[in-house]
Amino acid sequence: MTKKNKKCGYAAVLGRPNVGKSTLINQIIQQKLSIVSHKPQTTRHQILAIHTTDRGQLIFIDTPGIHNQKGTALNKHLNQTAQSSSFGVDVVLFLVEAMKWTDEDKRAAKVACRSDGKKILVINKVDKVKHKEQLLTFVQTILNEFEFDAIHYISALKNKQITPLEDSVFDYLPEGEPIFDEDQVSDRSTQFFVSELIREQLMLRFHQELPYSTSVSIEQYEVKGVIHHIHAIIWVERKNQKGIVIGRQGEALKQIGVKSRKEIEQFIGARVNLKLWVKVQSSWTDDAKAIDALGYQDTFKD
Ligand SMILES: Nc1nc2c(ncn2[C@@H]2O[C@H](COP(=O)(O)OP(=O)(O)OP(=O)(O)O)[C@@H](O)[C@H]2O)c(=O)[nH]1
Repeated sequence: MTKKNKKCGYAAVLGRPNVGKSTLINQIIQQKLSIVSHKPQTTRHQILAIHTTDRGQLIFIDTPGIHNQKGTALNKHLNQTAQSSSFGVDVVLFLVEAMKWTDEDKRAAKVACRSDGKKILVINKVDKVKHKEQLLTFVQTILNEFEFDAIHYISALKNKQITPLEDSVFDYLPEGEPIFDEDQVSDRSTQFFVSELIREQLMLRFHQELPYSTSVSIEQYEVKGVIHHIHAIIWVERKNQKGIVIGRQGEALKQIGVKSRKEIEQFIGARVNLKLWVKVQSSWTDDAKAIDALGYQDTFKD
């Protein structure tokens, strides 16, 4: 009996905002690496999520959703990041939401289909569809315009049909030795995830009031004994947003702090002492330099 050679390669996950890209990646790698909230465009960074199994290593590139809105430097940067990640990968997973095919989806599909990798059409949120036979006409509409190598119907949230999708991705990967250590799950630092976990709590609580431009930076990260001491700044654009985040007598910020601390403790598996500040940096989303300064310059496979 011959032993099967290991596989190793890159898969980009593309689709318009809110189709479930982060949920899918988190489900496959069984860890909360990419933040998920019901506000579109919660994902701002490319994250290499690394999934190592007996079959080999699958390296995911999560992308900010491709969208149509024009405008700020941050928006442009988000779109560029998403577009560049479809090149040089072995597989593209193009996600759509079942029964929703919008102009934004079309635009994202164009980017996905320009890739030279294998293309998988992933119909997500199938759990929301009552009459499953309607999916066939829905998919046909997409296939009239775009070509894919495979189609999968899944529910990322309910963990349905994820294994067959994963098998399909592995089939398309080239043979090769792992690039990252077996126990490495991301190329991002703990500090990065800490700031994302805080940002997730902000988005969950203030999704009506705060723009997705709200960002979090870690000012201090110190491990003393068994406790991780973390100081973080929440950057907002306007004074009134600062007031919202702090809340009456600091109540809102306190709750954000408690919830974030619990999430961070779960993520790093240690006790955390978290201190939060809120600062105003006016309209940095329109300032390309400020975007660089806050670390939104991602490079892919340099
Ligand atoms: N019902 C249902 N909801 C889902 C499913 N997958 C994701 N969602 C929800 O859809 C919303 C968006 O999911 P995300 O994973 O953040 O979507 P995304 O594509 O990464 O979004 P961006 O970061 O904005 O690009 C969340 O509220 C998820 O819980 C699914 O299979 N079924």
